Amino acid sequence: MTDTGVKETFSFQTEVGQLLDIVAGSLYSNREIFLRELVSNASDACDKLRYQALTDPTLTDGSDQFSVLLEIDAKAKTLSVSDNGIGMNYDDLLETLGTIAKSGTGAFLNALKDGEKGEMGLIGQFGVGFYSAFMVADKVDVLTRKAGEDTSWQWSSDGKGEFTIEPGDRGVCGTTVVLHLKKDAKEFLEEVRVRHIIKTYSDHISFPVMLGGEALNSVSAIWTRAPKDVTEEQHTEFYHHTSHAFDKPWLTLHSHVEGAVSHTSLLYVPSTAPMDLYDAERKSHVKLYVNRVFISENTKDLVPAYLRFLRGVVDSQDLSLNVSREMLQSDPTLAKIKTALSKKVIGALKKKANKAPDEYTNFWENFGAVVKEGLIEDPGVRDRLLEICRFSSTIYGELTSLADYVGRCKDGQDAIYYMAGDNAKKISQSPHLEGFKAKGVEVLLLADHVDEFWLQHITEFEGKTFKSVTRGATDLDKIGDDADAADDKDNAETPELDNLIAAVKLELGDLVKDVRPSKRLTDSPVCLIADDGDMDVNLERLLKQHGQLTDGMPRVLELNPDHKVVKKLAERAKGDEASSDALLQDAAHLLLDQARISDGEAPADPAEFVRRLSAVMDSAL
Ligand SMILES: Nc1ncnc2c1ncn2[C@@H]1O[C@H](COP(=O)(O)OP(=O)(O)OP(=O)(O)O)[C@@H](O)[C@H]1O
Repeated sequence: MTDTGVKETFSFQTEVGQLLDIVAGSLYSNREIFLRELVSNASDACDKLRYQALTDPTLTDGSDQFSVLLEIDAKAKTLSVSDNGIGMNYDDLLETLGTIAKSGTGAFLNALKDGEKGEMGLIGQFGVGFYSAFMVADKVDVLTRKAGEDTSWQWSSDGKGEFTIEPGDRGVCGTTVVLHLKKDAKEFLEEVRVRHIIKTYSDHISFPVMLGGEALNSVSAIWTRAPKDVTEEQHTEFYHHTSHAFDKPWLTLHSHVEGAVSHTSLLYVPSTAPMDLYDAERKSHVKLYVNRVFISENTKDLVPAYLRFLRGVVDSQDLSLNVSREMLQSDPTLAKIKTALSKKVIGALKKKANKAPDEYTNFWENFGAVVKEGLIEDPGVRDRLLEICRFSSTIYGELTSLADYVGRCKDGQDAIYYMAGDNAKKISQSPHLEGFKAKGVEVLLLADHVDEFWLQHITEFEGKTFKSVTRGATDLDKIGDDADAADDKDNAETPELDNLIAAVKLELGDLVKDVRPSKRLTDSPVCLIADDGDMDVNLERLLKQHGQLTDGMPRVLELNPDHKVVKKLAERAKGDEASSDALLQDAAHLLLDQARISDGEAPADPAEFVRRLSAVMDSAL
């Protein structure tokens, strides 16, 4: 983009226009949060410049005295927020103050779409960044100069659809936001009021926030304070500032570690899932500081990807300040911090899981699928992670741990049974579970995609192997008190069924791998299973969905010998003409299609399915 050197007028992006209409046209109680947003931006700008000055000290003329300056001009009725941070150039202004690129604002608009338009409390909850200035100002000027550049700029807008950019005359780098206060916002010209707002929302800012020659905040980075000296409110405000989120932290972990690698960490587990949780980049959002100097927001290898929901900061003086962000990432000291942090977080989660299971359930619903990625990625913490994993199950009403599942295992049960699929409710209604339910054998219902993948790496827990109920023989007869009786039943001859099985096999040919009597069905006539050693049904489905597999392998069709339809078909299959019995032939295909449908699949050939169904109905009616 180029600049012309004269005043230019631009229109706001449509979404910004909508947002400004809402922001400017409404009255609500907590509009004071505009100051939190502007001070937060000013502090971020100082952090950014301090980092860049590490490699180019000329940017700040060697000074590291950063501050945020508030000025009240009662006569002009303006309140201004200045910083000597990174500043913005022409392109930055155009890109950032005219569009919506920021998480807070996007979340706010989404929430408005879903909920009540009149719910103005939402603004306080989400924060809308810079644009919140228009809650109190009918005109906003931004005077800014980017560090290392010669030109300065003035951005101005009355928040009514357009903004202008023209060359400015700011001598030093940084930004001043001047708010021309609305008639009904004169309270923000009062020092006492402003002082109170800063104390309430911005005390954690690590640069001095000055008004009338005096710092209004504590000016010590919150994480450097003793954990007992930080209140819950201060944590919440800092969490909002550092994570750009507006929920409350569910768990706060604040500690100073001295030793081989000294570091301080202040980590938060959010109470709601951040929107980028499942983004392909799986970015970490814990900020890295070296000796209180901000280094990077998304340092790879500071926290593992399976803990990417964490927010907060890590500060260590044992890392070198003089290396680039990229080099830091392969620093062995960083790797040690990462290991220590992972163990600390997992330990804290375990404690919570034991002490506050209800809260933990909520955590698990938000982040469990992410935590389970660690089972695949970090063999070093696998056992610890398995302890904090929770699962839905067919018997236990709430989420269960593996240890508790094992504690409830029946006599003779040497496997942890599970069924994987798209969602727990759908899985819980699957025919594959009938025999297990009838015998009271608990089955874990695994509904996250990641489940199929960690199960490739972990085969047992406390000596019991993980076994899918949709794969191989069930072993159900060996479990429970009636194990011996079941053995007898098992050995009983079923000659009629043998004929039917032979007829169905002949008719279905390559469409199935085998046809067998089932021990896992009680109510349904049929189901499809993966043979021992074959890929599990759900894994195959997932791979197909992701284009990594085109053709599935043929499955084993199981028939329920006790089902009315199967019995009648068996009766019919006794005769010599079974192989040329059109109804039996149609029925064989219909049984296969039924099994597919109950797995959530389409019939193999929908047109043939309809024809066969009509033929069978016709002969029945
Ligand atoms: N004082 C400032 N100095 C330098 N850049 C600024 C300043 N204020 C705003 N900006 C730029 O404008 C962008 C938009 O700011 P805005 O407050 O709307 O969103 P944000 O702070 O990035 O995110 P969020 O609103 O989610 O907290 C910032 O990301 C930053 O690039």
